[in-house]
Amino acid sequence: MSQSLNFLIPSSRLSDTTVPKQFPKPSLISTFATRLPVAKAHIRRPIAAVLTSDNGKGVGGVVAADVGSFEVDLVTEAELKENGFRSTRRTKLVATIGPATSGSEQLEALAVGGMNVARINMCHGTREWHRLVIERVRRLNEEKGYAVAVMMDTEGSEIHMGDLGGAPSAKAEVHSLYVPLMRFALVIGGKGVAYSPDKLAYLMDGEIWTFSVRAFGSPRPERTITVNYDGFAEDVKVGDELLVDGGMVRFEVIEKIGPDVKCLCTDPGLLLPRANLTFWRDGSLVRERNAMLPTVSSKDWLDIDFGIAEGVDFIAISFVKSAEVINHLKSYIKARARDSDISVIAKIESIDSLKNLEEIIQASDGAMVARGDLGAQIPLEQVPSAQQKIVQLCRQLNKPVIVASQLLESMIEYPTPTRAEVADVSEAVRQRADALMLSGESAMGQFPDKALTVLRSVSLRIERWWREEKRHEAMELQDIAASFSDSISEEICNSAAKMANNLEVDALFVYTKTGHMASLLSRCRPDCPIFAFTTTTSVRRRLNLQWGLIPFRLSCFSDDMESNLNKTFSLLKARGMIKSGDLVIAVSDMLQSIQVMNVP
Ligand SMILES: Nc1ncnc2c1ncn2[C@@H]1O[C@H](COP(=O)(O)OP(=O)(O)OP(=O)(O)O)[C@@H](O)[C@H]1O
Ligand SMILES: CC(=O)C(=O)O
Ligand SMILES: [K+]
Ligand SMILES: [Mg+2]
Repeated sequence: MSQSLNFLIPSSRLSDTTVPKQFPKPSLISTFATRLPVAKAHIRRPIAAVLTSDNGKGVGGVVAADVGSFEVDLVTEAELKENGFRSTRRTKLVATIGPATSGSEQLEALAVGGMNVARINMCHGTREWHRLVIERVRRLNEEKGYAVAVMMDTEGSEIHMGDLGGAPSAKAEVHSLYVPLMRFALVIGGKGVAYSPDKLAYLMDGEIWTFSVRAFGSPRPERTITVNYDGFAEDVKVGDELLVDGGMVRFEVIEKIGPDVKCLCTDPGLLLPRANLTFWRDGSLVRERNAMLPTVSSKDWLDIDFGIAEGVDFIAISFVKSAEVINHLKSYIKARARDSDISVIAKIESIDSLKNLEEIIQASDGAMVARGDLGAQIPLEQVPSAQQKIVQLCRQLNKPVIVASQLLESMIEYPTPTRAEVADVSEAVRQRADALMLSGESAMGQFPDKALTVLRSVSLRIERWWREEKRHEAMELQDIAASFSDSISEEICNSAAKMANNLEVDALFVYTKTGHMASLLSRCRPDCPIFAFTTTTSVRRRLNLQWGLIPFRLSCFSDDMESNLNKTFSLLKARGMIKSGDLVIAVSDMLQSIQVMNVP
């Protein structure tokens, strides 16, 4: 049986760019109260007729030969078959690829483990190395049927240290962290991508190091670190506190000699190459001329060209300060690659990005809560509330959001997470962020697969728990549509998601050309999974980052919903991914309707 609710709007109305006064946007309740009587006249039952005809012929003249084909990734297919709709994972997983995971076998292990997006960080490694990683991911997708998207993360131009060159390593007084990292460095040693032991330094209390903006030949003077920011020596003052990676190592500035700044190590720890530097005066972060540094450096522009040429799916921009840079980059991408479909993700990791949060997120295609650098710029105790705010704002504005950094930091060294880390992951899942990200855990840790497994199992468990308890706070979603036609789509999705929860349907189906209707459904965070059917590979990969969406690529679909449904039901049934009797709600961006039906 099928029932449908159609919105019969003259097509001239759909092209309106503004919401006209005579068509007030109905609230969820009034959609049903005022529109249902109109729609009732159009309740149809043709789907059942189409789908119960066993000879493959439907009322729309759809025959079996016209069924076409679809692509869904191997891992999702296996999960659906094994556990059914209800228990598919809604939270998406991003893994940073580094020396520990760049081989095809390791990449495949991550794909099997549920990695939806592979992230490459242009702070590290060479372009050739990254190209190889992208090629391997693409090959796995093509040959083995995965659908892993690729995200390129720019370096950004905040202040950081250079490579450590010939920095001495303090092998005698090893810190507990030093041993596994050393071992790892020895195992993975390779050009440009890995740290060799002499490129790590463990600092001792009371040591004096020189931070310099000079360029050195090799060998570099002992205990010297280069800084990428020319204004550094001028901007710091004697007495300032210098923090490496938000406090992993601390120094006090004791003397300035031209381009060199002598610093006393006050809090010892491990120095990693290219670590981020911040300096503090009287307890506040100092942002002198570095606040004027461009968000996208000249090296970043070359990396962006590289990303466009390699056809990455997402470009994440580090240290975004305003919406302007996002708009600039988006027009640059459009001009460089007309038919490219690259999403721009704004990394929220600076004070400026928090100040201009709404306009930045509005301009972007998604955001990342980059807690590593964010925690070096604002007091640590403010990071959790900033995270919650960013996650909620992204959902309001319908942009996917990734929670990143130190989720399972201890798993760089140990095979199990701390209980506190599990609680942190749970909180991000409970906030219903679109995605969680692994950094060092997968890039250079000893247990990348195990870390991914922890993210997957914690996500599944917490999602189920909150669904069963029905304790998710219902978020009042603001209207975001820019046109009348968009308003209809938004209302349809809000209503369909609500119906799906109330009727406890097994799945929502959405047929979407651009992915927009799929993301509007995802924004509602319904109890059931959302099967998103699209015809483009790039849209399908992009949807991989969004909460609850299971993206499928159909070889084709038409404006005729009955034929689409007919086709998909046969394909999914043939693959054992749905069965007769499953209750489904379908919407599409071709036809403004909501259809409720049992799979015949
Ligand atoms: N391509 C790579 N080659 C070598 N090491 C890498 C690579 N990618 C990541 N790493 C290692 O993994 C660590 C964590 O990765 P991540 O991408 O979070 O970088 P990050 O430098 O800490 O921060 P950010 O994301 O702010 O640039 C890095 O500090 C580095 O040690
Ligand atoms: C991911 C990132 O850039 C950070 O946490 O700083
Ligand atoms: K980066
Ligand atoms: Mg960062």
